[in-house]
Amino acid sequence: MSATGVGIRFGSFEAVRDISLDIAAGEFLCLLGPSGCGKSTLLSAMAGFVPVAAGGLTVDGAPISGPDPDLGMVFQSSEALFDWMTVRQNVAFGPRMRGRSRAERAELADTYLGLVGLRHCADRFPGQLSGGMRQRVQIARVLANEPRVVLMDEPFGALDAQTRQVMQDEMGRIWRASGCTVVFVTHDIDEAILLADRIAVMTAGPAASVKDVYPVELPRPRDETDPAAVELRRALREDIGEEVRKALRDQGLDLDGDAMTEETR
Ligand SMILES: Nc1ncnc2c1ncn2[C@@H]1O[C@H](COP(=O)(O)OP(=O)(O)OP(=O)(O)O)[C@@H](O)[C@H]1O
Repeated sequence: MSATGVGIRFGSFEAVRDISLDIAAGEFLCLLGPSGCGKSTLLSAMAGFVPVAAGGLTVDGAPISGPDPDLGMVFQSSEALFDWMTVRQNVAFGPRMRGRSRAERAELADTYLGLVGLRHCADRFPGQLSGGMRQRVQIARVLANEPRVVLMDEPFGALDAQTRQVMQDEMGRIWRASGCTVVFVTHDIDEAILLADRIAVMTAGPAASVKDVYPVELPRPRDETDPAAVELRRALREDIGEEVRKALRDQGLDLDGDAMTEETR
């Protein structure tokens, strides 16, 4: 997945400007940045949901011109699931739309429900599952399309702290098993350090761009107490804190002391 000089506008509002990123096949890239900077907007453009006003986005050299099963999107809210379908039917939906046979659909659903640890819930309905389980179903449903790129917009943002931690651990395993390229939006620095190969930090909007890209050269599974992780966390906090302060100043706030939000702390 490549972004070259990408600019995105909503009418006269310039949300992002001149974003260039090369994401290698199989890479896990986290997009981190102050609230409202344009992370979701960039991700939506990568999914083909939002058109770019300048530059271009490609996957394996082919331009992204609209939604495509090769570009799977996992949303923060599991409301994206079809409540009237069983878990198995939800996961088999994409393959069904693409004309896969009944046997292939059953196998895909079985494989990906197994990967997210939910084979035993295949006949339940989404409403009968916990928030964490519903997010697993969303991930399985996207993976069942066997996409090249999985785009995740704060997928664990609505989960309680314990479930979130389990899902973060599981995500690393699922990503390695699927071999997909992942672009993962988060405002959680620790989550990014735990998961990413590289972390792209965005500037505060409007006209947000990529400020810095940090490689995460830490062995997996990651140890948050590793001195290199502690140092990276400090550097990211400082980088994002600067952007948050800038955004607040632009909004006319007079800042005395630390203006970081709870989210970026
Ligand atoms: N459909 C839209 N129409 C107009 N403006 C929009 C639209 N979608 C997003 N924006 C604006 O674009 C900017 C970036 O929003 P976006 O949701 O991408 O930020 P974000 O970094 O994902 O924020 P958060 O971390 O709070 O989710 C914001 O100023 C937002 O108000």
